[in-house]
Amino acid sequence: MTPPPRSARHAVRVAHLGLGAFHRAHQAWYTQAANDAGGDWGIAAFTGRSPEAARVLAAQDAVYTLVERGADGDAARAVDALSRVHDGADGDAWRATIADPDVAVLTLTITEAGYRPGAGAPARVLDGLAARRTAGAGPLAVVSCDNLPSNGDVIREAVLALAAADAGLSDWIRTEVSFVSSMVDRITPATTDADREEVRRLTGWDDAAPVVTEPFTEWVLAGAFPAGRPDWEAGGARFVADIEPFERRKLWLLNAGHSLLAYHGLLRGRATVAEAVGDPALRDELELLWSEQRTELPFDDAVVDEALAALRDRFANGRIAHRLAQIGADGSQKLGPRILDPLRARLAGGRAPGVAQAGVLAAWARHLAGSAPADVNDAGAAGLAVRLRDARTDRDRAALVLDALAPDLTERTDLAGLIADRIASLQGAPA
Ligand SMILES: NC(=O)c1ccc[n+]([C@@H]2O[C@H](COP(=O)([O-])OP(=O)(O)OC[C@H]3O[C@@H](n4cnc5c(N)ncnc54)[C@H](O)[C@@H]3O)[C@@H](O)[C@H]2O)c1
Ligand SMILES: O=P(O)(O)OC[C@@H](O)[C@@H](O)[C@H](O)[C@H](O)CO
Repeated sequence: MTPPPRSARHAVRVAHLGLGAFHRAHQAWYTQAANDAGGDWGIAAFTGRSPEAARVLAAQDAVYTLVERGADGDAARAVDALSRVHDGADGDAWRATIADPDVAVLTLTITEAGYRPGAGAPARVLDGLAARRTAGAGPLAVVSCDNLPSNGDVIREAVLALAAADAGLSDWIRTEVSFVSSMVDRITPATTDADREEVRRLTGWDDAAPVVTEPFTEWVLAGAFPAGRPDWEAGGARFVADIEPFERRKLWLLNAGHSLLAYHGLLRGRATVAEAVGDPALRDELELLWSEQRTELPFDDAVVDEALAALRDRFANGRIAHRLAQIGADGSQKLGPRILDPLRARLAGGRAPGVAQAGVLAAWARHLAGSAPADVNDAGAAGLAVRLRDARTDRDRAALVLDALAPDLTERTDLAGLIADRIASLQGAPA
């Protein structure tokens, strides 16, 4: 039996691009909470690259099982907030959806790499917005839900850059489209066959597209919704004037910690976050990084202490198999916001570069240079990996890393020296 028949098919008023696991565990879950509280907001979700998720979900009427996996057990429920799913390559359906005057919000999970110059997603957003303008369908809110600081501004700039040749369209976007930034948090690994089997055991449902996530969830948003929005507060979302402190707290503690565990952990033969934090050497390295990055956060100690206490538990949840290889993908796009930004803040405050901060950069360099090309998933670092392999000294490797991630810091000889030392010390790390 597939998941149970939907309880309702809400009118489509939200569009989404990037139908991955995280959208289903996060934004769709908040929309479900809004609908459970009396709302009427259906989502039309489009895949970003492969059509597979749309194909599989369409076969079960877009209803799927969400499993909240705590340290002590699982809780499963059916989610029917997705009213329609589409292959993202279906440009007609995309334009028709964004041009629908009932659609008030477009959410995005297109990965950090999806915002790089030349990535297709901003052009698709622009294509949809142009159709909406032509249809006279009125204003829209575009909400970025990827792990990037000021993510709403990033997508806005990318879309406006592409629209620059069309003054009328650019003006319309500036006046009618609100780009909302959001901090999103819910650890959601890619779904595995074992997850599908567990859902069958728990519920009796033969669900080809369940999603397994942690109980913890957070969504903080800043920006206007000129055409309305779901009551996402029903799921605990918060709307704030200034998103930056919340983004920093999350990127500099959780995501930075994940990147540290990914690169150091892979070098030490660990496969998941929980395995990595079970390794005392990695736990010490993680605590050192947190001590280096927390000093730059605009929160009271008590707030940071509470966030870190929660993170220690969340990372140690061995029932969530969050693969380090997944987290380690696209380091060239992720390490800037996670490590370089807080490192710059330290230096601006007159402090020395952090030893663990340098260690993450060193472990990334070793990961790029020492892994088989097939084990490195980072299109933005392909050339760097070759140069790192060819480099003669660790000092040269440190310079290459800084040149790639932080050209503004290449003159910091103390930082380059620290990274080189850490690269050298990692060469002897046990596997
Ligand atoms: N999984 C998590 O724990 C988590 C938590 C917070 C934030 N996020 C954010 O959500 C993103 C997606 O995570 P996920 O777990 O759903 O991954 P996923 O691999 O399940 O899905 C990624 C989605 O992004 C799409 N995509 C990738 N590159 C794209 C591009 N260039 N243009 C358009 N779409 C593109 C894919 O087609 C897919 O639909 C992350 O990269 C991150 O920024 C994830
Ligand atoms: O999803 P990514 O690829 O941006 O980064 C991997 C993890 O650090 C990330 O997914 C976290 O699990 C997530 O940000 C938790 O909310």
